Amino acid sequence: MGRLDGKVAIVTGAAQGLGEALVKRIAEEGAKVVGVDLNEEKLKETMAKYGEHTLGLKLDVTDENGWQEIVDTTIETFGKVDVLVNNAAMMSNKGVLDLKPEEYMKVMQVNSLGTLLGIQKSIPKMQENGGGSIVNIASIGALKSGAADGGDAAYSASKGSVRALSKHVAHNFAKDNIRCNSVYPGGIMTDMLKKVFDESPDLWESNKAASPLPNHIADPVDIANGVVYLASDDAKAVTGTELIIDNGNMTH
Ligand SMILES: NC(=O)C1=CN([C@@H]2O[C@H](COP(=O)(O)OP(=O)(O)OC[C@H]3O[C@@H](n4cnc5c(N)ncnc54)[C@H](O)[C@@H]3O)[C@@H](O)[C@H]2O)C=CC1
Ligand SMILES: CC(=O)C(C)=O
Repeated sequence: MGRLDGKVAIVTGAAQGLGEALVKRIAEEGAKVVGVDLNEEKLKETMAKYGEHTLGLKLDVTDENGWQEIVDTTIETFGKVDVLVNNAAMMSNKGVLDLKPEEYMKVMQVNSLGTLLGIQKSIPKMQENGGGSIVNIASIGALKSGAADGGDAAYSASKGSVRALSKHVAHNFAKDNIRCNSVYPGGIMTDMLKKVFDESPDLWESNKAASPLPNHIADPVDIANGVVYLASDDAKAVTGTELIIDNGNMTH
């Protein structure tokens, strides 16, 4: 018995990194998974590894019409939407004084608006279906400065908005049995973090020192396991919660 047997999930940013781990773990737990990403070629390669009950579709998460098509195709293919994981994101790698308005807006569009659009298009289908579970991937960058996000002002602000949006949705849609929770990873060993460390090598040591558990940097599966819990009926009484998975970074 899988913890997500019979469920249908949409995962954004599914081509690589944490998104790939999410597809793998959610499929292993018995759900059918629609993985979406901007990078179509990589997405097809990734989804092909996880079996016949998965589907890879190209989507720019900032595209409202594209989102509607994804939700409609999910319903046509698998019959419903039980779980939405908003995982796709980007960084600007710029601090406050260097950031141009258009760079700020781009990060906000992908990380914040992309999350809102997924929620807007999925909720009506979840309401028709008697409920659902939304999990939004934020970052400890939403909770503290000086985390491994390298002082990326737009990224931190965008993840702060994901935190607030998650609470808002949790409060307003609990009556429909729709749960909405957010997850706060510290460093995860993916391309996103490798780029941060390449650009600022000192951050490797400081992030290690700031994350006291022996692994220091999480494996993608460490985060995916938390998402599986929140997506599943094991968490049927959990909404509006903020799950930190950061090797202890937020303990100080
Ligand atoms: N890697 C880390 O240390 C941490 C990552 N996170 C969060 O975890 C999530 C996953 O990040 P990683 O796997 O590390 O990043 P990644 O950069 O390896 O993967 C991000 C994926 O999102 C896709 N994507 C980007 N913009 C998109 C768009 N407009 N539409 C559709 N897809 C798009 C990319 O093509 C890529 O496949 C993100 O929300 C990130 O903010 C949070 C804390 C730490
Ligand atoms: C990339 C990010 O969100 C980190 C490492 O906090």
